[in-house]
Amino acid sequence: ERPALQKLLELILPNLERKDPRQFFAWPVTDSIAPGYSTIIPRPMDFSTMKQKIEENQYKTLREFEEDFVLMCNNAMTYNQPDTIYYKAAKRLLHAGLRSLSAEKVRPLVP
Ligand SMILES: NC(=O)c1ccc2nc(N)sc2c1
Repeated sequence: ERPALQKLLELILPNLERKDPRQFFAWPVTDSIAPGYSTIIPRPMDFSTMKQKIEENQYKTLREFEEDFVLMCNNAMTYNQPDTIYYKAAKRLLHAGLRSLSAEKVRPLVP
């Protein structure tokens, strides 16, 4: 059965993914593309994992979903140096994503 929150998150997720056109956040970061990643980042997160959590109904509140989004962006700003395209993309994504999540059209849809 598809609870209301799950349906809402399925609508919100693509809007956030569109803010990552270079798909730096689409899939889990591997140690082969990012040396030492798994030792530096204790809690990895990416959009594909968020989608799986939606489908498995693992999010009980919008806040939990938002926390994974923030975690994903902060991980990139932890691992990558500030002068990298990954850090800059994460910072931009974080701000644009939080702005759309707090927009009036989304907030009232969740109790
Ligand atoms: N999300 C990230 O932190 C991320 C994504 C892609 C990528 N590719 C590299 N060569 S380092 C790197 C880091």
